[in-house]
Amino acid sequence: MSSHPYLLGAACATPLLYLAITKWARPKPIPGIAHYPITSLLGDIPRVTEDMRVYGNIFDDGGFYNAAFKTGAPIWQLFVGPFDKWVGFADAQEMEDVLNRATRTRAVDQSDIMLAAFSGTIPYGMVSLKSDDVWRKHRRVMNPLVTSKYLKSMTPAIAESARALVDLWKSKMQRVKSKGGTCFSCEDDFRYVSIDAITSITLGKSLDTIPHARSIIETSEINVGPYGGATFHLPKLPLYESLRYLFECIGDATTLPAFIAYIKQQTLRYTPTFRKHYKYVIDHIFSFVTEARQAVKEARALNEEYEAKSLVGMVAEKEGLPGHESLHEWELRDEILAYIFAVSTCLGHDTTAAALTWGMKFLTENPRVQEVLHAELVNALADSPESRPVTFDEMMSPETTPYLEAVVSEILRCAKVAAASSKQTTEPLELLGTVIPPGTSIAWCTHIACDNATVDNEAKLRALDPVRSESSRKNGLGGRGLWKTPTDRFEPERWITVDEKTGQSTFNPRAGYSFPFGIGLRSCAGKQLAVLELKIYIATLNLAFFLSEVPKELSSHRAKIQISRVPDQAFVAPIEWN
Ligand code: HEM
Repeated sequence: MSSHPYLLGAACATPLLYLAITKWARPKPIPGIAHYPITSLLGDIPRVTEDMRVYGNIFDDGGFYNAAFKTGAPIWQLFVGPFDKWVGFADAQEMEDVLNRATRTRAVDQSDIMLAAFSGTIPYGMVSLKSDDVWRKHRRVMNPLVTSKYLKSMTPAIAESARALVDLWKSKMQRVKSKGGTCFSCEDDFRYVSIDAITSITLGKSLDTIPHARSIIETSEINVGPYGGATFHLPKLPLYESLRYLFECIGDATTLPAFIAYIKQQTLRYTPTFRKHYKYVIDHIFSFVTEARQAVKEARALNEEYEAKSLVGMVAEKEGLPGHESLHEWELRDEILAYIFAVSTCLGHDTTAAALTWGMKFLTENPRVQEVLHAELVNALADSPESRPVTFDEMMSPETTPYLEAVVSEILRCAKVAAASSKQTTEPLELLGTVIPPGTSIAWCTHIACDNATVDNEAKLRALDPVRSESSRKNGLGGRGLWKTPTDRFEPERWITVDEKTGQSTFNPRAGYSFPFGIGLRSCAGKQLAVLELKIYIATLNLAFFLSEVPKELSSHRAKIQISRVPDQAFVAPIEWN
């Protein structure tokens, strides 16, 4: 009898306590920033999950993030469970202005999410560092890699790997036809070709995955699907397998809350499989570092000049010289590894491979673009360019090959390989009149912002002028235009200006907004190399092949995020030009 009042009290208190806890634990919005109604502790997790299921990622047209920007403001907030929130930002003019300033003053720095995501594989690579003195040293030591001198010395290796890909595709197409197929999946091929190029560039010796693939293509397993699409199953080289394993360990880490990503990465790091693959890769890298150091030592002993032709050669050449900085052994290891397997929503081979894979889709769907490009290349490059590797000087002449520049810029714009760049505020940051508190993660949605920077949207963009920062108002579009034709169209002509009097075409890199390499101090450290690689591969493939139509069942534009944004389906049907 005497326990009834307690039971009654407990019965009344439980729902109240439940309500209090759920209210306390519900995501807390930042005042003044739009968001979807918060209906549960999960915040936007169900929307994210649904978009991942339907679109394969959260940034694509039709997805809720994109819809949020289209219907609402350029600032949006997203809740990942009760405690983790993101601010998404998508106004190109303001983004360029704020990121250029704020990354330099460190008001905006690399996010904890990025640090956590790479903490297992490359904890000392520049992508895993805040913008401090150590990061600056890394950038200084690695920067010469993208100077004209080194890019020029790397070009023959990249051009050779592109020619090897042409040979591989000829062999593949023969086998496909012999099995009654019409096209084949090229997704792995671009991974192979870009890993061959990046290992040449960093270590001075290609991994030769393309020649390996070619040597076994005749006997390899091939499946031809119902629409004539063939898939080859090629046994992979052990080093490639190990690199891929490490790369995939990063996996979805950039989309997880920082503490979960950190725990996941640290757990993985100590598993026997990770350690086995990691050791194999690092031993391989250091065998080249040791070799390069030895070669520098011998050249110095003979008073000869050492000519570096790779990243490790370049680093070894400078080591120990007065006035030159060196990286610690573990920093060097992580930088090389980062360059090889291409990280962040960014770096090196996977981003380049993803951009190329999208590029094949866009070209296949636009036969006219292929024809215009082919005519330009055949006219501009002398000495039968289709039967020899292209050269550095040919690839660095926008005045003679403006259409190639335009095609590559358009591929980068439409591929959206790095759909957003994640950064974190370190102090209160004003964005279009809204103050974002310190410690907030911001997804700078570069592609959504650039896609919306159109003449059609001009009135909406100008309506934001009163809340833009002073320098943004002063600089305006910074000499750029707004896109005149719909941004969901693949249209290299948008980058070309034609002189009305002479009819001369010129490539205009500031025709409109496109930020595939990010903005500001932490933008891509390999941009020049990436663009050079893309030009070499696109030019070499276009000189060799016309990409003919692929059945629509094999041509979906659905994307999946594997650190980079890659197409779900990537079939090509290359035929040699008549
Ligand atoms: C199509 C190819 C590529 C694309 C689209 C791309 C894009 C990006 C993006 C968006 C970022 C982050 C920028 C930011 O957070 O603001 C980045 C960072 C970076 N990228 Fe690339 N990238 C490509 C190729 C490369 C290549 C070939 C290399 C080097 C070999 C490279 C090295 C790096 C490095 C080291 C960083 C980190 C910079 C830092 O944290 O300071 N990238 N890249």
